Amino acid sequence: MALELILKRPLYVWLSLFVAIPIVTFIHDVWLWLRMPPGPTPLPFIGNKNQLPKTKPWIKFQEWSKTYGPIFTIWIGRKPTIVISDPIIAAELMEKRSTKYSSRPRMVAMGEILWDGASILVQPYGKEWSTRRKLLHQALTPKALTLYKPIQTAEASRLCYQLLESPTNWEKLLERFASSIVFSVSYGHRIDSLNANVIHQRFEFMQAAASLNVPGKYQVESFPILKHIPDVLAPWKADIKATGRREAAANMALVDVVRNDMARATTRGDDIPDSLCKLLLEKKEKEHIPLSDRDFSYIPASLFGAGSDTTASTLCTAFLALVTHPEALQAAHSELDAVIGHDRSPNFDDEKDLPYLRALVKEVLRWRPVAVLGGTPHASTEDDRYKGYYIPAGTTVLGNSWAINLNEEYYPNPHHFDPTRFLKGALSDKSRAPTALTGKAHPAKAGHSSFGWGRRICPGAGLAENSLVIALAKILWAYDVLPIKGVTYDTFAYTEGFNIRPLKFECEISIRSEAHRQVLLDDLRNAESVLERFTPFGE
Ligand code: HEM
Repeated sequence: MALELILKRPLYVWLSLFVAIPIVTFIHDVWLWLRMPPGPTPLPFIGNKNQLPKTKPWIKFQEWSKTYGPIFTIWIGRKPTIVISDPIIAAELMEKRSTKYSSRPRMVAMGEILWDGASILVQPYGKEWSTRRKLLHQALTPKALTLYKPIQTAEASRLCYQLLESPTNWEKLLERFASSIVFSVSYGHRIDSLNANVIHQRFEFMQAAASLNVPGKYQVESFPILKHIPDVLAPWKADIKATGRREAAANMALVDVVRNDMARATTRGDDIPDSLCKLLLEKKEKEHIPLSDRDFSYIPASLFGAGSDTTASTLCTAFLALVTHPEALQAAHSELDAVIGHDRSPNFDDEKDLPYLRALVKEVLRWRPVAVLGGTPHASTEDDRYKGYYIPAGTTVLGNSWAINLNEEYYPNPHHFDPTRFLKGALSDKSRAPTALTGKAHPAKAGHSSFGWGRRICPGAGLAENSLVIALAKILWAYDVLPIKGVTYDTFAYTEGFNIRPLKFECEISIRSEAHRQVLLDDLRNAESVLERFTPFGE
């Protein structure tokens, strides 16, 4: 009856509505544009879509920050994204006001159809997310991190030995090192070769997820209601779900590997290593964990996507920094020679006595932040006001780590790789009396923004830093990492994507002396006893 009445309206009513709805929407949008932080002028309904760069958006965003200020708005269609280029503003919003800025933008194809809400990376802020986050934290506390140090040390020793044998293959060796640590920490099994089946499987899943995250590819991102279409009428959705089921089955099979290991440890007294999955399974036996087996299996599985490529790419950046800034290599050698000598290689106990090395790790993370746009974006969940600007709930928030870490107000001469910026004296000078020479103090203790912010800050930061410290300590102690004569290196030649890595380059990695070589051989022998506890995943 009501429908009949509506349909019987004269044509002029329909025509007026047809004109009025876009006009009212447009006025509403302009009103919002004027109240939000300024940015490049958007067009009605499409926003800044046509102005967005096809490649390396972080560079364009950095340029726009010089025109529109350290917090500006871009519009993807009618959806606002604020982009932040200053560490203090990033901390004020995403840390001090973290109750409002800790969600993720809705990613329907990836987060809801593929993963069915199981993966912490894209989960909205709320109970489901905090359950997973707390579990991850418990397995990554400073105390838990000490459990993983022996395998990190052993893998670093093996990496150094492999560099002796195959120095030109350094990039693949760094990748194997990072993957093996992530798998050993997650499941107590190492990766001996990048041809291991689990590695192929993980790459397949990561590529499948990345292929869903292409703006404009799926209408469901603009019209989420489409996710309710039955699978038979939406083959695209059935395909995504099938991949999701394969990934879930693979994740659960990995948990079963650890469950079986633990059962053998109980029945046969097998000595199995501590791992994040084992710690969580032990916890699950003692107390109720409100997650299905499928959802539980995504917790250890999330480590590979989040922690392997990021760590390997950061090590590649360290090599690029060293070949282009030989004075940093020399300074690291001087410190290592003075503190460690030539009769043994450094280990975690030496870290406290190696301030330059610790500063070098921080500078690598700052200089070319791997998660160049802050990893996965944040999203706000409540309306807010900041410096007189209105920021509505549902705004996407991008911390442009590139612009923040290379902001000359905080890091004078920002593209110069200079670990001394992070030495104690330099940091206290900055905090006491900032000048154009020292730059302003960064608000976070880390001194850079490469691990993100607030409640969503990278939970694996401590683990990643330990991997970087031990790998770089041993490599720099043992090797010269040098430019190849006649080659020009471009420190801006990086890949595209969410995580960046230097484009392929060659360098010369040569052992510093026969004494160093002998120590590496001894180290490998000592590492074997640790490595053999972590049975490798097969090819
Ligand atoms: C150099 C290495 C790494 C870098 C630069 C890095 C950086 C980041 C960044 C920028 C974020 C987003 C933070 C935010 O939203 O504010 C993030 C999130 C995350 N990282 Fe890392 N990460 C690294 C290694 C790791 C490792 C080794 C692990 C595993 C233990 C890990 C696990 C995670 C997880 C699970 C999240 C999602 C957290 C959430 O959404 O609540 N990351 N990481």
